[in-house]
Amino acid sequence: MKKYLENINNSSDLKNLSIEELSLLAQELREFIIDVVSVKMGHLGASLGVVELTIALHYIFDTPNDLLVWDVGHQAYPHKILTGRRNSFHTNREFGGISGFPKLGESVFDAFGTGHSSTSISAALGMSIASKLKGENNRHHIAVIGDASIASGMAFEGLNHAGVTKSNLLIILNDNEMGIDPNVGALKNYLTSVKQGKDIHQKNVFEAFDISYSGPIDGHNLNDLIDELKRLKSIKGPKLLHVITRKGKGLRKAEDDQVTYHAPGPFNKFSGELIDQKELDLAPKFQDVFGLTLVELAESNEKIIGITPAMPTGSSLKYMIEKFPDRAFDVGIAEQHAVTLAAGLATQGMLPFCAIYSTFLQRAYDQIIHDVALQNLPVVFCIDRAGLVGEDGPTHHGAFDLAYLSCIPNMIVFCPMNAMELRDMLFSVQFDLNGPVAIRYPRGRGRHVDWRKSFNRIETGKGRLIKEGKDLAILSVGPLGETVQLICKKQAYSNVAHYDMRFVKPLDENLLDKIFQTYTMIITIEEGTVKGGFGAAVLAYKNIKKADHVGIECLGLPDKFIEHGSMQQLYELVGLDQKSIEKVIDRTRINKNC
Ligand SMILES: Cc1ncc(C[n+]2csc(CCOP(=O)(O)OP(=O)(O)O)c2C)c(N)n1
Ligand SMILES: CC(=O)[C@@H](O)[C@H](O)COP(=O)(O)O
Ligand SMILES: [Mg+2]
Repeated sequence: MKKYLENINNSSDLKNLSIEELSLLAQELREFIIDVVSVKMGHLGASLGVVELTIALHYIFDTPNDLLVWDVGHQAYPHKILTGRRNSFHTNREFGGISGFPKLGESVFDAFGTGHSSTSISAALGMSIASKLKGENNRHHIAVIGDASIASGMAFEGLNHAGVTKSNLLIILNDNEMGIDPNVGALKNYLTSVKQGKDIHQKNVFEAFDISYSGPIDGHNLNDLIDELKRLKSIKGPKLLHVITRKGKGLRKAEDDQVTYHAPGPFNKFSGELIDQKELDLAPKFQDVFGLTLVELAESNEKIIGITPAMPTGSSLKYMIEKFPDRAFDVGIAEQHAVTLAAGLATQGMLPFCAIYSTFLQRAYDQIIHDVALQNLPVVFCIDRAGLVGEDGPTHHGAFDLAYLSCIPNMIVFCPMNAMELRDMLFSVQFDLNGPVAIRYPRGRGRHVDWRKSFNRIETGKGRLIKEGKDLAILSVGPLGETVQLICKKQAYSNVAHYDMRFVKPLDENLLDKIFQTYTMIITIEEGTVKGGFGAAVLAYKNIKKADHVGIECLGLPDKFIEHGSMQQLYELVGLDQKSIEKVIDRTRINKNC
């Protein structure tokens, strides 16, 4: 029986509770999060770490009139539960359910949509400037940002601006010394010195930005938090409160293994023990195929360097960091720096492999163009989580990389159909690479991997015929080709030809010429936005060749943001599941009378 939690329907209900009652509420809130996340999954550790902080913020401030922005937003479960979403929390991250991140429109308490890191200071500063211009002088604007996220360039841009405004902005630095993996970098070392009370012989770094600093205080002590927030509420201008918390607080296993419990699978809610996912027979994840293959290649090629912006575990670059710590770098949440660092290395004859999730690479677009492609530098972009990612939803789907990369001069864009092709391409880029190449692969697992099979060189810009046919040709890029293979194995589709085109750029024009000569109907399939993607490139080529007799239907992600949900639900939503593809083939054949 959750006596206190059940009576909180929104943040104003907190105001009547005593500090002792708030502390009991904190206990109930933790139990509730553990109950639900142990079964439904999602981000655990960060939310457990901010239970007291969330209660204190909603207790002291007048939300939603005061505006509260959660950086990344993966720690916002207590906020969601206390602001009217307790009863829908069991639908968290499910198709049609609430989002795993704060989302404008989901609740008036979600002042800003997040998912990508380090945006909170800029967003809250923008809100505070708007309030001032509108004469709303008593409104408070609060950004809660983690120690890993504040080290990102974007957060520093926000601090740099905030310091010269008189804006009523409160930044809460939630310092748990962790990103998803242990936090890294000089700022992390600095914050550790501050917490240890070391005399660091200089002005506090935030005060140097003209932002008044207070703390560090214990972020699990409600009394301290409430006293300090009350004090800060009456202080005008930009200010930063440094709060120390423990990621995973309240669940022993989550405190002890903070990396795993950042977003664990299902677990026993009492012991915290992970529930066996029976993974023994499964093929390896694409990320592991990348990470382990890179180590294999780096053993015989000293020029190979690995780079990840804060995702050593998620990208599996951790294997190279373990094996070659001098040649593999976790640079923190710093996608822009990661790309230009790679460019710098490449100018000196190194071969950098920059492992970045598709969605986070968006942040480094200018660096890709200006620092890498324009100078035609051999940087290998290993783009993970390309395509739909499932429950994280629209902030995290890798929907756009095919479109945003293939329009850049000098860029080669390769989509392996399976893990063996991923291995072969990682191997192949070591030879004769004169410019940048992007290799994009999805979240999750492929099919079987034969680690003993020797590498094959993949020729740039060459597609391959998988199966001959008569009626029509399907041209796929990436792992959706495996779905097409399954379809083509069915008797009803034995006349359908299948080509794995492999490269979105350069297109295999010779192969396309042959296909245009042989087929009057083509279906292109890609797991990326259809606007500006592979299908669009094939259509453009058809127009150049004036192949008017050929009809082309392009399947891919539609021109809208795709919600969160399971992969199967999302494939059905966008028409990329096996049945929907079969229907398109059937319809096309009826139209063509074949
Ligand atoms: C631009 C961007 N890069 C990478 C990520 C992936 N990511 C999500 S949470 C996280 C770590 C955040 O650490 P911190 O800000 O300290 O918050 P904590 O989880 O410790 O509460 C990372 C790297 C992201 N969300 N956005
Ligand atoms: C909040 C965030 O950005 C990450 O935790 C992200 O959810 C990780 O995604 P993967 O589970 O695909 O590594
Ligand atoms: Mg942290």
